[in-house]
Order: sequence, then structure tokens, then C-alpha cells
Amino acid sequence: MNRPVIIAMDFENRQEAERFLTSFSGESLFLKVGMELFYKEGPSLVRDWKREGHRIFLDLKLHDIPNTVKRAARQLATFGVDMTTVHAAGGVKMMAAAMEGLKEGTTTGDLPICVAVTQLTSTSEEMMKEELYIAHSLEDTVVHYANNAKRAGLHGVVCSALEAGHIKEQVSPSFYTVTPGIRLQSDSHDDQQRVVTPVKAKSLGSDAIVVGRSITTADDPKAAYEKIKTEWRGKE
Ligand SMILES: O=c1ccn([C@@H]2O[C@H](COP(=O)(O)O)[C@@H](O)[C@H]2O)c(=O)[nH]1
Repeated sequence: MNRPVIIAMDFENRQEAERFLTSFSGESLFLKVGMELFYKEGPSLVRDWKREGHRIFLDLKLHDIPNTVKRAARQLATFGVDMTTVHAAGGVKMMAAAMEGLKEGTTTGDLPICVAVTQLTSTSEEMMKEELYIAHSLEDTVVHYANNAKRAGLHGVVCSALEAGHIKEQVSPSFYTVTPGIRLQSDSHDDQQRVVTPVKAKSLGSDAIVVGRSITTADDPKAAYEKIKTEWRGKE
């Protein structure tokens, strides 16, 4: 996969999302459908966007007992998505169950890339220790969860680009790192804590960036997307 910029389609409904897509006039994009849009529009939206030539990252962050996650993953695999998520906090058995479910449900033979959320990019070191009561450093925790994800047979993790290099070093250079929390220098951080620019994400070695509001709320979304893509990939 060629260093994608994945656009987080955090819209209230299909109409708003598709109004946004008109700025891209038929271009094939990598679109992340999260809980808000999926709970409103369901699998038909995902199938339609796939048919239109977009790649789909269905980001539902499964987190439950292994049997429930396996059964949910089996259903999810039938949508033909390109990438999906579970929470690493569910443990190795839960993540392995998700992989089993995806394998059972995949009808085309193309298994979606499954990545585990290590620590949300809205979590700070302080919050992790004081609220979540995790006694290790944020970086050690992220790397530990990434190792668990590898043991469970997942393809990679969701983390901040700040941790991508350590994951490559300590888990595997080919372990896929998907990194949200991307902001241009001038942007507000909003609710994100571990934030980097596209240029920095590139230098830190992340494989894919996820960008929502910096594109979706920009005055000119297409221009914002192109600027981010150029910073992230360099001129093509
Ligand atoms: O740790 C995580 C995991 C997922 N996300 C998702 O990425 C986008 C980021 O949106 P921005 O508007 O660019 O902040 C959003 O859909 C999150 O659900 C994340 O941010 N951090």
C-alpha cells in the first residue's frame, strides 16, 4: 500500500459525506468510515463506496469478549472492506478471535488489514497513568500492545506517529503503523493529545496517516488534502 492519506469521514450522514466528496470529482480515495457514519448508514454505504472505487477503512474498534468479537468480525468481513480495527486492550485472545472471524467471513479471499488501537491519540501520558491507571510509560505500553497484536496475528497497529519508530524497531520493520493525530502547524489540536505534522509523521516512519478535521472542515478540502499529501509523500 503506497503511503496512503486516509480521510476520516466523520460526518453525521451520507448526504453530508457525499457533499464533501463532490470536491474530489471522481478521484479514488481511501476513506475511513467510523462509528458515527456507520451507525447511521450501515453496510450499504460501505458497499456503495467500494463499488465507486474507494478503499474503505471501517474503524469500529471492536472490543468485547473473544467470541463476540469473532462473530462481529465475521459479519464485518462480508462488507469487503480494506482495513479494520480492534482495541489491543481486549487482549491477545480477543485479537486472535477477530482474525479468525475475518478469515471465516471473507468471501473474496482478500483479508482486510486488521490493526489494533494501542493507546488512542487523544490519550496523554498523564491521563494514561492517572485515569487509566496504567503504571508503565505510554511508549512502553504502546510497544507492548503492538507486540501482543503481532502475537495475535494482526497486520499492524493504530498509534501516534511518535511511537511508529519504536514499534518498527521492537516489533518488526514490516509491522504496519496507521497514525491519526495529524495536524498542520497552524491547525487546532482539538481533542487530540499526541499530534504531529504530515512531514514529521513521514520522518518518524509511519506507514499511513489518518486525517479528519484538517481536511473535512477546511475552506477548500481538496486543497487541504493535496497539501497534506504533498507534505506526507513529497512531490510525486
Ligand atoms: O487513536 C486513535 C484512533 C482513531 N482515531 C480516529 O482518527 C480520526 C482522527 O480525526 P481528526 O479529525 O484528524 O482528529 C477520527 O476519526 C478518530 O476516530 C484517532 O484520532 N485516534
